[in-house]
Amino acid sequence: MAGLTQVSLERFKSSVTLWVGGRSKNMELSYAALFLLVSIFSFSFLALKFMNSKKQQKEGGREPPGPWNLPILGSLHHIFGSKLPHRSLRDLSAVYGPIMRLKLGEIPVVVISSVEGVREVMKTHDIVFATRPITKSIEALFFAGNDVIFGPYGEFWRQMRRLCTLELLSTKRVRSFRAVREEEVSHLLGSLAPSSGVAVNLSSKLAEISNNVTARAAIGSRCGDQELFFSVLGDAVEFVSGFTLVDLFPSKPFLGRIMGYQSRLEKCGKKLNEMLEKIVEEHVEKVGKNSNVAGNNGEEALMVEDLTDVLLRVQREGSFPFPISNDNIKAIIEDILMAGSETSSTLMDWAMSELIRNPEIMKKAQREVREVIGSTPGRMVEEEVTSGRLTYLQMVIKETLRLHPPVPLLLFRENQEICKVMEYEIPLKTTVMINMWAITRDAKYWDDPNIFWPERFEASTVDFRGSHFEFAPFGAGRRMCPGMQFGLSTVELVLAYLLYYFDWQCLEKELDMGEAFGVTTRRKSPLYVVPTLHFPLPTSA
Ligand code: HEM
Repeated sequence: MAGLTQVSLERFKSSVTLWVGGRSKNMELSYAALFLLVSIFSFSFLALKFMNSKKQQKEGGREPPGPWNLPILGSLHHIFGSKLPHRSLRDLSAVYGPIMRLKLGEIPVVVISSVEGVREVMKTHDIVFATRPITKSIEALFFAGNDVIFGPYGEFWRQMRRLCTLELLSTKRVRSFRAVREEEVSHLLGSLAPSSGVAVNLSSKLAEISNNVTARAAIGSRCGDQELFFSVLGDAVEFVSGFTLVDLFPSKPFLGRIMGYQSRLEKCGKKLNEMLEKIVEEHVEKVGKNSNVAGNNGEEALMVEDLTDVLLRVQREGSFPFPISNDNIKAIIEDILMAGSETSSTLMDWAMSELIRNPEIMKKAQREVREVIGSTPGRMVEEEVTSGRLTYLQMVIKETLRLHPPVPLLLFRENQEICKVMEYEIPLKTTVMINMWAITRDAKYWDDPNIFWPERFEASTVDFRGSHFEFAPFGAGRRMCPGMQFGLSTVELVLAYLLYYFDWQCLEKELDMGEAFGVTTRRKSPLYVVPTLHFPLPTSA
């Protein structure tokens, strides 16, 4: 073997000499050249393969960059400081980039803060990210994810979502609650009129009207225990923020027990269940007494049916491809009550705050509303507002959604497969947060991003309906908010009539614009303002 190698080497040397010298006439040369070529080819092939596999290994397993982690806490210390999570995450992404990996307690998280990233998550790989992480709190409070908001992506969820979009939150259904909205706005104005010239807590009034409209649409009446119900629901919203001890350390349930979270969680779940159970029972009784509602699909039924009636009817008819359990009905009603109330009131609260801080914009919006409605409105009429003539008010609402997206980190998603986003690998079942608040305030996408300036939308086609990823306060793709129209119809009507009937003044020199922690970013301190009647209220208000 050694001799053979020696011979080959000698041949190789001479062949190289010959070949280099340009004389390639003998057989020796052919073998040597062949040997050389094969060697070079093989070596290059192996080297390329090695480099490729290294590259693939590096790229395939390359996770997004992120800050350093502490044992046990992971990156929690980076986001819980003096700032709220969406603000700390924006600051961190300025250092680590628009796609960033964190570990919150035991939970692997990826945070996206750019249009490219949102597009990949909500469009290119929408189906991969069409599910949400189910935490212990969601299990305890949302019927183990048997609902639309948190339900895992799959056939059952798809059907429930269809039920939501076609039956519960369709344009026709939203329109059917017009009288409810008009009545509630009348009631709100009537409650403000006696305070003309006196400071009122407008935040609480806006929360009340939002709760009333949502409750009347979902369960048919301002239920007796409404205040208690919404307060329990408020606790539930805090639990499902994803930032509680039980959810950050799922493998250490004793932590939740020691800190008292577990028992609070269980109590909250039990209370919610009892209240929802009562609502369903009352509706079943009502149907028994009033067969008019049952099985009547006409316009008349549409007018009298609330969303619980609709769900019970679909359950009775058996028209849904899967059996609908009472737990499903309770879970969907809970979804609507939760998602429908706080989001809309938060949006109205910020819109009024910005208008009060910007008197010129307030004047312009009031001028438009007063011109369109005229000087003798008679009664609240939704058409005046929804006819599309209040274009400036709509820009004010858009600008409020941009500067104060009510759900700043949207609702978390989770990937059902390993997937690449912006060339980084996202490990299976990573919690994905979209920092929409950071995107809608990013100077890369918006001029003067921190200024409240509704006119920016005057000559712009950018809107929030899910195809402009720099402005997606309702999310986008399969899990986009199905209640957008429901929410906005209340918001537009309320704002239009508040601006129409009243002039507004603030007692504070500099209005506090601080935000509170939560899934929705409400005002930290209530908005105290002084309304002054501009026109007398109609007699019905
Ligand atoms: C200003 C008002 C509102 C805002 C800003 C808002 C925002 C959002 C956001 C960001 C999501 C998550 C979207 C995603 O993951 O891509 C969502 C989901 C949802 N919203 Fe809204 N929402 C509002 C009003 C409403 C109303 C009034 C209702 C019902 C009456 C509602 C029902 C829902 C439901 C059921 C989901 C879950 C959808 C799913 O997972 O498939 N929302 N909303």
